[in-house]
Amino acid sequence: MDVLVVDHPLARARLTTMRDARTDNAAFRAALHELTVMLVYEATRDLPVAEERVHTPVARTTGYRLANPPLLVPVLRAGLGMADQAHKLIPDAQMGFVGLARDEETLQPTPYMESLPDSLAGRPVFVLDPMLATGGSMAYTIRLLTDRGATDVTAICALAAPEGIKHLEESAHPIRLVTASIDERLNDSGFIVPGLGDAGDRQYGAVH
Ligand SMILES: O=P(O)(O)OC[C@H]1O[C@H](OP(=O)(O)OP(=O)(O)O)[C@H](O)[C@@H]1O
Ligand SMILES: O=c1cc[nH]c(=O)[nH]1
Ligand SMILES: [Mg+2]
Repeated sequence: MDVLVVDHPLARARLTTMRDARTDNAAFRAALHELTVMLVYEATRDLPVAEERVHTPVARTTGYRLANPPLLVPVLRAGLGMADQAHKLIPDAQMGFVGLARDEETLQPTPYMESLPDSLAGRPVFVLDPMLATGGSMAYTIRLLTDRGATDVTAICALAAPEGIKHLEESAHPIRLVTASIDERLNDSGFIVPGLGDAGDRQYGAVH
């Protein structure tokens, strides 16, 4: 699997704010927004462009736009905190939604929402979720996408655990990962160490 770690100093600084247990919900959301811009910027670096003529106030020249904008798919809840920023960078992208909650005992994803185009053949997809822990939620989401014909999927995650990367590699789906950090490991509760805690709770407050 192709893994890109965006370890730019500004990305590291935003991630540090997110990791800090003293960071409140509003500051956490702000740091995730800014980190998302950096991750999406790098994730789009090699996308094909189409040329178009543009008239500047001075002359005609060649302009560029994304030839085939990706479908953006935030995984609720935590991925919602990446959706608007990704959309601002790629305004002509369509957006789909997947809602998953990880069972705290089994660590398996429990689906509660799915809103995706019927066919994804020939369409690149960017899945937005800050956390890749066991990889169960991402693997579930990728299966929904490949079942619809997607063959070009990029997972964009603030943090990834080695266990989650291994899970995705073993699933043999066509996928690329863009992340700001590969952390050490998972703890016995399935949380990323050192991590940042529960990315949904840190943005929106605890539900349990
Ligand atoms: O790799 P995994 O072990 O599957 O864990 C990762 C998932 O856990 C978090 O969501 P959570 O289930 O906590 O839901 P939330 O976004 O509503 O908090 C996170 O946003 C991922 O979707
Ligand atoms: O550390 C973790 C693991 C899964 N989900 C989170 O939000 N945080
Ligand atoms: Mg959560």
